[in-house]
Amino acid sequence: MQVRQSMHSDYFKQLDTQQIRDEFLVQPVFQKNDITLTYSQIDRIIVGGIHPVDKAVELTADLGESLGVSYFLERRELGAINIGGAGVVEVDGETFEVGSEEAIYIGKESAKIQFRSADPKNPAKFYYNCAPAHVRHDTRKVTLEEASPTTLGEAKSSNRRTIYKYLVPDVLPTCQLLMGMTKLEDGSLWNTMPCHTHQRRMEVYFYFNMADDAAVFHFMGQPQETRHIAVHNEQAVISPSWSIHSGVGTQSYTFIWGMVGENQVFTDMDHIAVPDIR
Ligand SMILES: O=C[C@H](O)[C@@H](O)CC(=O)C(=O)O
Ligand SMILES: [Zn+2]
Repeated sequence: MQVRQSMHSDYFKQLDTQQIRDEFLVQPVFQKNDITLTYSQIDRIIVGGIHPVDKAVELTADLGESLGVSYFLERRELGAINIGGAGVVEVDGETFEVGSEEAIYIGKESAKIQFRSADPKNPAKFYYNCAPAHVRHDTRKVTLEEASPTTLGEAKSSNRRTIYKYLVPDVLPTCQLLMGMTKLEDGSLWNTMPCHTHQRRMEVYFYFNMADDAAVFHFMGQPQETRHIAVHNEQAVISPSWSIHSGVGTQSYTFIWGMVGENQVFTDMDHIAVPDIR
């Protein structure tokens, strides 16, 4: 498990490209028949990928030393969205079929959790976010059709896109985790512009469905002090509360966002007018 410390925005201004990447870029997310884990001390989110190909992958970590518990979700909740082929998730003996673009929420106190692929030739890829939790909510699957959609933006500003909200209070209760996926229309390359910050939540963006020779220039930093980080396929970026999070692709892409913090009202954002960005 990799551990990332929290950071003050004044310190962030001094970082060079490599330092920004070391602190905020999460990669690789997927490794064959394995789980990857990055633990951010910002709201204690854990971010990673679970990629079972020809054997089952268990949700596990160095529990005693890294998490201080006897099983992973003893004091946590987890959300995962499958961006690969058909997958199967087993939670304490109950089986959930989680297909492409479907999500699963796994409640606190779920003890034995295994992920499998239905077909090793088209393996599942579960991108997950995991957060501290204090109440157990029911484990359930959420389909793309059930995810509450919002379409925003316009073709002329190259930001026409639909935000599918899988794990939000309108769909199901969670302790703090919010998760969804944003799909851009053909020719639209900007996400989250005009941009925002949210004092009451941190966020992680995970970019995928990208060509090998494509990049997303992801902008971060305080609105008046921005930097960029070049992100390639299946990589994630951590965004502290003081940071904007917005990107533009050299080619098409899709992304998953996940938020952790104290307020679950999706629209609780501090919007920044484009002329105010520096
Ligand atoms: O706080 C909310 C998140 O940044 C995303 O939902 C924004 C997003 O998907 C978009 O504008 O495309
Ligand atoms: Zn946001």
